[in-house]
Order: sequence, then structure tokens, then C-alpha cells
Amino acid sequence: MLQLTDVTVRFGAKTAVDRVSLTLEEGSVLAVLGPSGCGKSTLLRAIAGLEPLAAGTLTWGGRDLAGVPTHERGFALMFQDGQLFAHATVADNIAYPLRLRRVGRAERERRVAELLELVGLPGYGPRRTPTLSGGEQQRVALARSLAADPALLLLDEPLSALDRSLRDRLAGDLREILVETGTTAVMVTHDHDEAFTVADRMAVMLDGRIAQEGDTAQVWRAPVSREVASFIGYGTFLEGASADRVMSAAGGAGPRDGTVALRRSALRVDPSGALSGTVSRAVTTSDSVLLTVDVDGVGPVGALGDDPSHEAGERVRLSADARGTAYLPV
Ligand SMILES: Nc1ncnc2c1ncn2[C@@H]1O[C@H](COP(=O)(O)OP(=O)(O)OP(=O)(O)O)[C@@H](O)[C@H]1O
Repeated sequence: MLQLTDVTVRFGAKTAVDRVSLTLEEGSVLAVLGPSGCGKSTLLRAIAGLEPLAAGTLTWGGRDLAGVPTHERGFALMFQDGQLFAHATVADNIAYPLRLRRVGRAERERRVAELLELVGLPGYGPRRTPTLSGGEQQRVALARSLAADPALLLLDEPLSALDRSLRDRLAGDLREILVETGTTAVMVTHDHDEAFTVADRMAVMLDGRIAQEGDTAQVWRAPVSREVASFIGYGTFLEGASADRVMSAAGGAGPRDGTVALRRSALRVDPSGALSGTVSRAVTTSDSVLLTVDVDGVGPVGALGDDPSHEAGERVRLSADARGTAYLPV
């Protein structure tokens, strides 16, 4: 088990990581999600032993890691750009951590073949890394990180150098590989889709502190604040009569105090929907039409359309789905 208690990292007067406490069971994958500059890479580097703690403790399996240097922690790190050796073959890159451990040649070859199979690149061993695509290079980097059977895998934005569609596919593969190998991992990302796909637990980090931590499904359904909600995909916030009107259309209970957060998927164009309004903006993407609709008696909300011909000024009806809504704690 990885346990962080009040972990604090400072750079001069700047507190980059501020009293962070987290627990991660073995076999679990935690995503640390947060905006640029919130301190998530620094937190990961502190776990790796690359940044000294100004305060707090870090333990693995009950052992205090203070004074344990990076190479003795038994953790592996993988970065955004993979950092493969350009002059070496794919097989040599993956075998590198095994060489450091003086694993014999036959065992190295067996393990490299097994890892290439695992990351979906069988037969790639003799290739030189500069001849690989970006996605293939990240798969090789992942295989190299897993080669030495790390106790804990630390991933820093492992997919962010890739384009969107490749990223979505690799995120799913990464999830399967981590589950199949039973790897305990901490992944830092600013992309909530990636965090929901890869991890079973999520810590949302804002300005050096953990704003919310829990099962990904729990965080998805019940963000604890507007800041967290905005960061995990809720785009509309309503209060008072506007909130009541939408929640009653969604079949919710009677009026309640507080703010309702809505994902775009909470409101969909539907000719038999209970709400009506005027489209103020329509943006077509490959799999949906993103609308802003000025709903009568509610105000502007994000909604999903089904037809690329929607246009500003058009009157539409919307139905509401409670699964895309959340009451924020008062
Ligand atoms: N070596 C350093 N010296 C001084 N300040 C630093 C150092 N490393 C990071 N910081 C500062 O600490 C804060 C957190 O940085 P960090 O890299 O952890 O953020 P991040 O959440 O990973 O951001 P990004 O997603 O942009 O990489 C930032 O304000 C950054 O400028």
C-alpha cells in the first residue's frame, strides 16, 4: 500500500504540493487529475524520490521512504515523451532495466517477447525506435517501464503527446494492460476522459491540494465543489427556480437548495421533451452536435443535438436526464 500523509513540497516561497494525504491499495490505479501548474507532476516526482519533502511522510508497504533513493524504491517512471534510446532497437530499450538487474540473456529475450505481445507489438524487437509512430513509441516505453516488474508504476501524462483518437484507443489499452498485469499505478493527467478510462480511483488536485478523492464512478457522479465539477466535465451550473425546473423535467424530487451541475449529456434535443428554448450556438463534432440553448425560464445551458443542421435562432425541445446532473454540497 502507498500512503502519503501531509506530503508537502516547496520551491523557495512557492508551495507546489500542500499537505497531500492519499492511500493507494496494491493493484489499484489512481489518476491525479488537475489543471496545468496545480502540482501534480511535482507530487509524482516526490513519490519517485526526485523531489525532497518539506514536510509529511511517504510510505510503501508500511516502510517509510524518507532517505530511500529513487533507484532503491522499486518504482518505474514513464513520461509523456517516452524517452526511448534512439540509437538502440526496440528489444534493447525494453531489455535495459533487465540488463541493469543482470538478468541473463535467454530470460531477457523471453521477457521482451512477452512484453511486446502484451503491448500489441509482437515482432517489433529488431526495429529502431525512430522508425516507430508516436503511439508505437509510447507502447514500447510502457513495455520498458513494466519490464522490471515495478512495485509501483508512475505515469506522467503518458498519452498527451498523441493525437486525440490514438489517445482514446491507447487509454483503453493501457487500462487493460495495467489490469492484466495487476500493476499498482499512479497516473498524472489533465485530461478527465483519460483519467476515467484508465483509473479506478481519482484525486482531483487544485492549487497544490487534493480537492476530492475517491472511486472514479463516485467522483463522476458526485463532485464536491463547482471547481471540481468544472474540471471533470460539468459545464452548466444552475440555482433556485432554474435548477428546480430542470430537475423536475429530469424526474427528480421537489425543490432543493443549492447548485445543480449539468453535464452536456443531461439535456438532449427531443421533440417530446419537457423544456423548450432557442439555440444560440451549434458546434458539430464527429459524433454529436454541441448546442448552447437559451431555455425558457432557465437561461443558457449546454445540450446535445442529433442533427448537424441545428442553427442559431432555432426553437427546440429538450429532455433532461438525471444521470448527467449532480447537486453540489451546500
Ligand atoms: N524546479 C522547480 N523550481 C521552481 N518551481 C517549480 C519547479 N518545479 C515546479 N515548479 C512550480 O510548481 C508548480 C507546480 O508545478 P508542476 O510541474 O508540478 O505542475 P503540473 O500540475 O504538473 O503542471 P503541468 O500539467 O503544466 O505539467 C508550478 O507553479 C511550477 O512553476
